[in-house]
Amino acid sequence: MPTPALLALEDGSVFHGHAVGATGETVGEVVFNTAMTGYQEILTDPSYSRQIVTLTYPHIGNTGVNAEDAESTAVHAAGLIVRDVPRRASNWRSTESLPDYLKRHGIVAIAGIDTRRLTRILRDKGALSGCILAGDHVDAETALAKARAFPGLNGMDLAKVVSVTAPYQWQEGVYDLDKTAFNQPAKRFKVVAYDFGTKHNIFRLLAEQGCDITVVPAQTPAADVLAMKPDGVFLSNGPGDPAACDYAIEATKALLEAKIPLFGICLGHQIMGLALGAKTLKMKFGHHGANHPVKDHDDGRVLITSQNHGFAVDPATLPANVRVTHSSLFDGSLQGFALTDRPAFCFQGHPEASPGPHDIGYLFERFSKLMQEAR
Ligand SMILES: NC(=O)CC[C@H](N)C(=O)O
Repeated sequence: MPTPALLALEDGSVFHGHAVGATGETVGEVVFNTAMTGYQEILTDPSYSRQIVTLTYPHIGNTGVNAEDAESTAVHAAGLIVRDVPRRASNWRSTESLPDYLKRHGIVAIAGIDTRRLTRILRDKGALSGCILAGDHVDAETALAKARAFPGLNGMDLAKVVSVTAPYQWQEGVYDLDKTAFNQPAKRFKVVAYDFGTKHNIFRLLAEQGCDITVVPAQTPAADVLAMKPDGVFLSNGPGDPAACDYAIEATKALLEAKIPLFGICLGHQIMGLALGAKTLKMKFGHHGANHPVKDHDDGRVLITSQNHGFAVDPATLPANVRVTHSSLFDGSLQGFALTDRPAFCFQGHPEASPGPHDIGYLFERFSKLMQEAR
């Protein structure tokens, strides 16, 4: 007999299913991700901290899990909701099944529910607070009360919570496409990377561009970073509300002032916007998937991109020295901008993919060109 589990949303919806991870309880903001692959990268993306993820693709776990696909050293998603986990995982790289992995990391997860109905609720009402209870004696009233007690992500500063506590040097090179060998490209640039909850593939792709990367904690003052005399500074992705990260906004203001080459991804893009005096807003249900079309305004190309954000920079609030470089073709929202008087640019989606397509990987090259030109 499978262990019972239930999911309750703050709007009163209750779904009954069975446990496929740890037993116990979890609360968070429930979001849907439409990627068909990459469940392990999603679970280990620190940007999902305090979020319970439901995957719209119905069969999750088919290829098991392996050590190389983790995007950080922990599982950060607060919980997982899926339609169905196949009884057997099969892939030459698999070392463990998804349920065993979830149990080992203490992640509460539910399967056997109608994830299409759940996604329609989230699409109509927007992201909702939710609670999963998994165990032999779960009840809907308790789950509802716990879901309603979760305050939502507005105002929540999580970047400093998931960040490293001390600086370190990134050692890994970059995998070849088949993930059979590591390449260690020659180091051409000294880069300091702010860890707001970064994904490892970002550092691998920076390393591919010849970056020697020193990773620093989220609250590192800009003066300490500039004292390291880097060729460029990277602002990472990360969880929570960007407007709550006052330390990062202050540091980015100083880095912009210093005219050092700057590249921001996702939360890093939002922080750059805030440092320039723009405003961020909470989106209805955000962008979470691996097939989002984005337009590059420089050449008109449409790029298929990986996305994971629930906040966005309001383009109407950007100052005059900003040029919009990318927009979402789903809803017209801002996807990227560059400064006209500083060597700084950023992107809202995930050019490092993992999971997702590589269309917009050229941004890593753009950063190395910027550092080259600034010399
Ligand atoms: N992936 C990210 O960096 C997410 C940024 C921010 N936490 C958001 O939800 O919009």
